[in-house]
Amino acid sequence: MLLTSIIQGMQFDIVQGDLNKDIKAIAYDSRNVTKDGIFVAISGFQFDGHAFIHNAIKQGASVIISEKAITVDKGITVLKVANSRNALANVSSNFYNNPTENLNLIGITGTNGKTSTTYFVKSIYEEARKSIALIGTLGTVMNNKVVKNKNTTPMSLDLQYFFSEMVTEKIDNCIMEASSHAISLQRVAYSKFNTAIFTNLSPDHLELHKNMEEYFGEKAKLFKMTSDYNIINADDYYGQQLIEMVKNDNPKLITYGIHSKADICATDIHYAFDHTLYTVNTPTGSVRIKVNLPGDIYVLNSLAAIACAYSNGIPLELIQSGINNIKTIQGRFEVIYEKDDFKVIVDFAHTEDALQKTLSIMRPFVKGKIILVFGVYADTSENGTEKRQGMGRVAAEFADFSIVTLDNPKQHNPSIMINETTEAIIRNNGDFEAIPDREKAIQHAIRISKDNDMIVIAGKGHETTQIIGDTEIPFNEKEIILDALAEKVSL
Ligand SMILES: CC(=O)N[C@H]1[C@@H](OP(=O)(O)OP(=O)(O)OC[C@H]2O[C@@H](n3ccc(=O)[nH]c3=O)[C@H](O)[C@@H]2O)O[C@H](CO)[C@@H](O)[C@@H]1O[C@H](C)C(=O)N[C@@H](C)C(=O)N[C@H](CCC(=O)O)C(=O)O
Ligand SMILES: Nc1ncnc2c1ncn2[C@@H]1O[C@H](COP(=O)(O)OP(=O)(O)OP(=O)(O)O)[C@@H](O)[C@H]1O
Repeated sequence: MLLTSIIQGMQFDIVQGDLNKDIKAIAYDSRNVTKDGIFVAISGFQFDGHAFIHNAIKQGASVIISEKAITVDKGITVLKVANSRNALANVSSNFYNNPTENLNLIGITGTNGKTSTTYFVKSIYEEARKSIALIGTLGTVMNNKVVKNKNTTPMSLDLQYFFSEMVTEKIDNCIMEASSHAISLQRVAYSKFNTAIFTNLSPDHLELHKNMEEYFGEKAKLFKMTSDYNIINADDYYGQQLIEMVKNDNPKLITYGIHSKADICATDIHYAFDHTLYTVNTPTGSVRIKVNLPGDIYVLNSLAAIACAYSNGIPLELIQSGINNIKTIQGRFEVIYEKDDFKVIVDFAHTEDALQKTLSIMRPFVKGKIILVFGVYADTSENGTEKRQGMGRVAAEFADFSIVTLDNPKQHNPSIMINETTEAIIRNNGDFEAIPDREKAIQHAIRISKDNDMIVIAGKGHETTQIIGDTEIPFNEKEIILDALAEKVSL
């Protein structure tokens, strides 16, 4: 494709070189540059992409898009831009022929509940025989093939590639998680969203966003990128703020909720350990829904999916069976073992709000004790300390006994991570033990458990690795649990 076509819409200064070049590929990582490619240099959190420009040229780059002044051979075209991440999204969309113009693109954002909602949406669309792809934490799913993603929301270049594959494969719809990082770091820029869904907002990722207002501001941007529908949780405090912000915009506002007045709402809710029954009420009718996951959080997540399918014209009886078809979601309230009242559950709760809600949902179904195994994944900044204190408080108040361990400690000091959490448990009169080695922590929980107890292993959910320092080591909680249970039985 000609460079002039690829840079359509981009604001830039020509530093040097020719714009009439044929371009074969784009890369934002020097190691992936190929002959006649564009290299977009990004100033990152860990590295400065500008430091790799000479490597990129050696690999075959004929065009450099840069935020900084650089000196390179005269034959190389250099375009200077204000924001390389935005420029990358712009050229990637053009390079792949603006694929989102040919997709019904649904974006979902919020602190918790995105992954399960995407799976509900996908299942309803499949029930309605509509082709749909999914992009999110569990990977990119297209025609039942799953590709693992490095991030919940991939980089713009990779994202636009996936979209173009969907168009090639004649997939009409795509449901994707749009994380606040992705919105903030321009990964979803130049994607045309038909619908956006907001689940909820509670403290998380404050290492990037600094405070809740900034975090909310990033999420809110998605709702200014839509053409058709903005679907918002009316029960959420920030959801209400978002409703005020977009209620007079062109895209139709659809609200959902349990407790607040909403377009799509749930009534007559009956709770069980392994499912919830409720009536969903829409402007044109009601139907009974069975969601095979427990508690209000999955009522809300399924309502979000229903609101999306309903506004896109899918009949209620297909919505009903679509939701019921989801039996489990990897790492989301996943029952790994149960025998009568004894249960071992793995859940991805990794925020204060998610942990509190998950433990509260379980309480009515526990005859013995709730034994919680958890760590807190957050850096050692002030915001990280707050997260550890918050999750420590929740553990003290909502579990009977906690085993505090590590959750992807990366390069952070394990003692600080453990101590700040246990201090909060002590302050809130909780009962605990600290075992930094996560495998030993899980084994210990199983060893000390009694017949009526529920063991909850929170934080890693579907993940199968643990990141310690710079090393990612295999870590399969399911296997560890089953081995520990087998050992306990044989003792
Ligand atoms: C903080 C953050 O978001 N970092 C993301 C970001 O990294 P970065 O831009 O800082 O990149 P960097 O590693 O400093 O490198 C800078 C540039 O130099 C380039 N480079 C580097 C080395 C080299 O030899 N040559 C070269 O060209 C890199 O490709 C890059 O373009 O861009 C990378 C893609 O290139 C992401 O993979 C990386 O995500 C890291 C792994 C991460 O942990 N991100 C998390 C915080 C995140 O994004 N999470 C959200 C939310 C999840 C949720 O829902 O809770 C997500 O969407 O996943
Ligand atoms: N609506 C909700 N409100 C609060 N907590 C929730 C909600 N839905 C799910 N959770 C909790 O959050 C955890 C993560 O859920 P889910 O994976 O759906 O969220 P997510 O938004 O995709 O998170 P991430 O982007 O980090 O993967 C669940 O395991 C559960 O403990």
